[in-house]
Amino acid sequence: MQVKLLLVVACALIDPDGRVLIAQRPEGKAMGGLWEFPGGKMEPGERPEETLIRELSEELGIDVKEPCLAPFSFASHAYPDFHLLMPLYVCRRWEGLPQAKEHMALKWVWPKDLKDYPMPPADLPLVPMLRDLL
Ligand SMILES: Nc1nc2c([nH]c(=O)n2[C@H]2C[C@H](O)[C@@H](COP(=O)(O)OP(=O)(O)OP(=O)(O)O)O2)c(=O)[nH]1
Repeated sequence: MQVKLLLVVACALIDPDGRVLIAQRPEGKAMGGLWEFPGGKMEPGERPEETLIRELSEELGIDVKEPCLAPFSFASHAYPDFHLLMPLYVCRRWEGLPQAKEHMALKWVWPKDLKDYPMPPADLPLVPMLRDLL
């Protein structure tokens, strides 16, 4: 059977104090209640940066300019029904106040405290990388 590759683009927004924004997935969805980095699936014809700018606007209501998106790392994880490939960008500059438009909640978290928030398994290797960055 051929494995389905899912391309999702995500972003660690970082505030001036060095905290990271995480967002809680809605109950009822796959991995509901877990905390994730805002972002979403690439749509046909999109570049990853375009996906992210669109998703950050839809999910958080913020406006991000492409030069403010810095490639940071990626997740590669085998879920039972697809393989997730997820580039993670960092962004320290945006316009607007992030609001939970599609998530249950948002939280600004110190990198050392990210371990206290249950995240999808794909995200777990990214946590120590962010801790080292910040
Ligand atoms: N945005 C985001 N998605 C993640 C992370 N970690 C992780 O495993 N994922 C997975 C969850 C989903 O399977 C997929 C993201 O899809 P999505 O958020 O656009 O879509 P969804 O599951 O809400 O479903 P849909 O209703 O949009 O189809 O990637 C993460 O940190 N951020």
